[in-house]
Amino acid sequence: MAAEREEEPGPGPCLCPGLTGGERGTAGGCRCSALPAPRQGVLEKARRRLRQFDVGDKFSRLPLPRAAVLLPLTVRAGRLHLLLTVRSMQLRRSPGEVCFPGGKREATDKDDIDTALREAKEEVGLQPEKVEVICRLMPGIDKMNNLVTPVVGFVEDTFEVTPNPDEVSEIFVVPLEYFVKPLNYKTFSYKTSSGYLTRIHCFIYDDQEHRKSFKIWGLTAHFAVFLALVIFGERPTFEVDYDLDNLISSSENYFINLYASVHERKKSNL
Ligand SMILES: CCCC(=O)SCCNC(=O)CCNC(=O)[C@H](O)C(C)(C)COP(=O)(O)OP(=O)(O)OC[C@H]1O[C@@H](n2cnc3c(N)ncnc32)[C@H](O)[C@@H]1OP(=O)(O)O
Ligand SMILES: [Mg+2]
Repeated sequence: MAAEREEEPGPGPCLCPGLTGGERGTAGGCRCSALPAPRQGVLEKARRRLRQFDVGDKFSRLPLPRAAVLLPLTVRAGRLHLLLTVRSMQLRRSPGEVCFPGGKREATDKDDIDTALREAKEEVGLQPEKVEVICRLMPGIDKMNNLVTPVVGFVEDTFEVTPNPDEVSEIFVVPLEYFVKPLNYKTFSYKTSSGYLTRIHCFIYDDQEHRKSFKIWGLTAHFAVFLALVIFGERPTFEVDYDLDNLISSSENYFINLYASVHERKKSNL
């Protein structure tokens, strides 16, 4: 997919504080000084918000199998967009479902960031050095009881994606605002395998570029909604399971309750 670039005024100064060092602020060097000023402003605002929600490796010792996904954000026409994939129909698990590039941890991965970047390279051909890693957000737990960590990264909108057909059948982008102000949205209650009752978000997105609709739901929608809440700090047009005035603590409580249900179920099965 060759992304189109919008017309914008000339380059502004680099506002990016994370690109010159820090623990794991970036996977690549600073190329963003070449980006136009409005784009920088959007990214800088998002970067500041996201860093307040960085969980780092706080949950890295939980005794669950691990997976990680990359939430790739890019700016198009001055607005943040999120890149998503459709899983290949050949996959054993969740064929045809929309998800982020990502997968299970391998022994060679140092941490969840490594997993997310490795998987993004394997699945959509995104080179790690083209990703500015910003933070890790509150994890989720999937159907197989993998602890899934969302890693947020900025990518330039000029990057070419090359889906690996073994794992990915399509790649598309959605404006991030869609996950707080959707045009076509449904919700339903869902009991996880551990018996935890949760709210599932389901978005239908009509993509003009592909002239088709994509259904984004479950864990993928959960991560996309949380990302949009963090970045925009606004009330969505639908109900969420968080106290929006205390998003950090309420998202942590949500995860702890979910984790506790998985843990209890594991103990009772022993
Ligand atoms: C209501 C709660 C539950 C839901 O949310 S379902 C609703 C909507 N669905 C979602 O939101 C999707 C959520 N799931 C996910 O994001 C992912 O499954 C998750 C948790 C990140 C795990 O990542 P996966 O993509 O399943 O794992 P993975 O990438 O490591 O491996 C996928 C399968 O591909 C295989 N694979 C890897 N490299 C390959 C290659 N080069 N050629 C062919 N196959 C290959 C790999 O063996 C794996 O197969 P298998 O799953 O073990 O059978
Ligand atoms: Mg995968």
